[in-house]
Amino acid sequence: MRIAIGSDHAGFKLKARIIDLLTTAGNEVEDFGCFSEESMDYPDVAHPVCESIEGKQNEMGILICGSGNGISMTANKHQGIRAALCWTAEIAELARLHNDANILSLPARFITEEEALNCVNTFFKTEFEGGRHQRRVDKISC
Ligand SMILES: O=C(CO)[C@H](O)[C@H](O)[C@H](O)COP(=O)(O)O
Repeated sequence: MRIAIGSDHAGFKLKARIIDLLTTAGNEVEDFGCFSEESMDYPDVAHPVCESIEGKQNEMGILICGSGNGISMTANKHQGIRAALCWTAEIAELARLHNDANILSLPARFITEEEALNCVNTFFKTEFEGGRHQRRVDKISC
């Protein structure tokens, strides 16, 4: 799978760990930054990640900031994006099954590395269920 990834300074270290996991598993990962722990603004990476998914250069994405909220709020401004803030594998599974999320958002300062990696593994192996959930997803856009 082609996966876009981005974080702010709070998620920089976790992003590196996730890139390792995903590339080892055979995915193509495009890293949109940030590239150090120097303080930066999460919208500056969130928008390019979302644009690459809307433009079909990448299929899905991961965004990481301290709480996961700023980066999710930014991503969900994009019409073609459904970003889900997840902190357990079960929530990540539901984000795919019920919401057809195409971006996994992670709260780097409030999740262990182990749980974050569980979220990533679960998110990318779970398919959207469709059915009644498709009807609801279709009603999200305004
Ligand atoms: O935007 C956020 C909150 O929704 C993220 O958690 C940021 O990572 C956080 O605000 C960064 O805070 P800092 O004090 O500038 O490191």
